Amino acid sequence: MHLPGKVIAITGAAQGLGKAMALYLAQKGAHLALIDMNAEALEQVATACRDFGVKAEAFTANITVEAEVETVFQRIVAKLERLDGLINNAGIIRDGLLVKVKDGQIDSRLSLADWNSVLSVNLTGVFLCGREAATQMIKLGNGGCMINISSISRAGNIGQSNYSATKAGVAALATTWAKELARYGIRAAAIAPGFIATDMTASMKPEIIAKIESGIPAKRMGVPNEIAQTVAFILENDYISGRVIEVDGALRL
Ligand SMILES: NC(=O)C1=CN([C@@H]2O[C@H](COP(=O)(O)OP(=O)(O)OC[C@H]3O[C@@H](n4cnc5c(N)ncnc54)[C@H](O)[C@@H]3O)[C@@H](O)[C@H]2O)C=CC1
Ligand SMILES: CC(C)c1ccc(C(=O)O)c(O)c1O
Repeated sequence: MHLPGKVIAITGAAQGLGKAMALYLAQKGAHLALIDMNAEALEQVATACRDFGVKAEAFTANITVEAEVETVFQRIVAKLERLDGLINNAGIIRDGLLVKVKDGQIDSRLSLADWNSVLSVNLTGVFLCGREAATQMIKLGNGGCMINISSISRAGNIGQSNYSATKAGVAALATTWAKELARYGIRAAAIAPGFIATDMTASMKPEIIAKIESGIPAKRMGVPNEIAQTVAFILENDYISGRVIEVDGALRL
């Protein structure tokens, strides 16, 4: 895919990795449809993208709500007249052990609420956005590319029953969509990042950061632009489909 002039939708674009992807793709000349629940921060990202001379529109929506997702993708095509890519990036974490034992007694259990909220955003939200994006791409007839942001936690990680299940799920969705949608010229892939330094990690205690980094073979966290670069690489390379690219400084769980 030649990015200048193409329209790429990004969920969770108001901050963190989604914001970095938006700015990186704007520099490459792509027009952007930015989706998030945080309207104020999202508009600031859209403004920053426009500074690169591209079109960038903010669409406030909760990706777990079917009607909102349907409407947003209709509005994207109405406003920007194309849809060439979707980055399914929005995700949340609600970590906890399945069953926590303290002093030989059951202390706590992963709540159904925490299970459901993570599944709702990280898996159902990805399904809904993927389905609506594919629908619009097929109607427009120009093909396209969908990228799901997974995590190295997809292999299974202590304290992340809910999160790991969703990140394995979105990797499987990318493979499934690649097979189902190839006939329409639509590719699908996933990225599994390791620890990436964001505003959230910047507020962590230095000793916690040092402990995490000492366990990474590369001896540092990744930076958001390294994930954005991988997004652009997948979008631009028309023979990548159905695969998960790990970007983790060699930290495979
Ligand atoms: N930061 C990291 O080290 C890693 C992040 N990831 C994945 O990368 C993605 C982005 O992560 P970060 O940028 O760190 O997260 P973040 O928490 O900084 O940003 C997530 C964005 O998604 C939005 N969002 C959350 N729920 C939403 C919903 N229901 N509807 C619409 N928007 C919603 C939030 O408002 C926020 O702007 C996530 O899927 C995460 O699981 C994967 C591996 C490592
Ligand atoms: C355990 C993995 C690498 C991880 C770490 C941190 C975050 C985050 O802060 O959002 C993730 O989403 C992860 O997948």
